[in-house]
Amino acid sequence: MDFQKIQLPREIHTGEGVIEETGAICKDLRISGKVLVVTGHHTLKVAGEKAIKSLQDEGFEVENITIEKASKDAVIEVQDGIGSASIVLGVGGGKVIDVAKLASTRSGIHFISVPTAASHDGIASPRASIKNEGGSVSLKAKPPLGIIADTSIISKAPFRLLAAGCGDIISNYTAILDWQLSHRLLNEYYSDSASALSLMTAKMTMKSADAIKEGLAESAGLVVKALISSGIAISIAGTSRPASGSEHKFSHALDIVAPKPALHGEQCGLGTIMMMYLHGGDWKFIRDTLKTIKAPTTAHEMGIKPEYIIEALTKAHTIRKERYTILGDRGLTEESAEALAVTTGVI
Ligand SMILES: NC(=O)C1=CN([C@@H]2O[C@H](COP(=O)(O)OP(=O)(O)OC[C@H]3O[C@@H](n4cnc5c(N)ncnc54)[C@H](OP(=O)(O)O)[C@@H]3O)[C@@H](O)[C@H]2O)C=CC1
Ligand SMILES: O=C(CO)COP(=O)(O)O
Ligand SMILES: [Zn+2]
Repeated sequence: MDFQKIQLPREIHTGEGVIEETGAICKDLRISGKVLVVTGHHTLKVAGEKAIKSLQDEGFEVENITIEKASKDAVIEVQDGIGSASIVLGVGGGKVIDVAKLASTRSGIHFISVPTAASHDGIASPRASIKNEGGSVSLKAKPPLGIIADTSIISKAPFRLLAAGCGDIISNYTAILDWQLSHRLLNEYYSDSASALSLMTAKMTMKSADAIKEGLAESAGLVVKALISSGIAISIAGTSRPASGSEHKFSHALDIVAPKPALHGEQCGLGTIMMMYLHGGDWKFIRDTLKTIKAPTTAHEMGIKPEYIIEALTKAHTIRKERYTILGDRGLTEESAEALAVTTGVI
């Protein structure tokens, strides 16, 4: 018998000031005892302290660990810090959420995702990207029990993070094309429902591109809900396929070759322009939509030298080889990589 299990978040709370309800939400979820709050250095100040106070006001004992990187060591540090805690809260960007998610999964306890930026679709996903010497690995984890997304906090985060989140969402277009290609060529498992949710999320968000503005809680709400929806598509698929294809391989390769990579979502957005060109699709629509959102569409705007873009393009097919995409098994030659980046205006 071929059983399939889909695990999804139980409660999703969004809105301005909802972080003040953290303690009450945890009580409602029947959580008791000690809570471990994982934050980054910035996110402790902008959100972590508010979440901690709300938990303490409701009588929870709270401990805090601040991490710097989404590394194996950080995961071990959080696992060691869990002790008798009954739940882990990850209050921060993608790296904090990934570390808190994986450490809680490995310790067999629940996790609540408290995003401080709408910059990535790991907010609700059952995956954790952990960096090591050779790049990053995407590991299976439990999806969060709950999500508390305070749109007031998210709207005050640097706008670059929100624009990056839109890049992670627009990636769904090429990710789905890659998945369909692999399904047709290699009979890879494919989920119509996960694919439909992922595409609908990308289409609805891009239709609202004009409304995505700096400092607005409504814009933050729109993007964070789309990112949650993308994460749910990943849960339904049981793989990151609906939200990660050749454009993500390019971003992962750039993380390895560029001395100072840009944000995950920014790199994925740029990758989507180029991979859509390779798919023969409307790459100009992708570029123009990213421009409307004020997300970077060139290497220069991302602060990355052209040679790293070309190198990442030639290496992208070597990342997660089992995931077949438009890059094929042989990838791009240096000449075709350069031509691709020049034609699409990326370099
Ligand atoms: N698991 C999954 O399915 C997915 C995982 N990812 C992963 O997520 C990561 C990318 O996430 P991203 O959020 O872009 O990067 P980071 O988590 O590295 O955050 C970027 C920076 O933004 C800061 N920050 C976050 N929120 C605020 C705020 N409200 N105000 C001020 N500063 C803030 C962080 O501060 P601080 O220093 O405090 O942390 C950090 O310095 C990558 O590691 C990527 O691989 C991406 C997509 C999916
Ligand atoms: O970033 C992701 C989806 O947006 C996760 O993708 P990976 O599985 O490639 O790490
Ligand atoms: Zn991504």
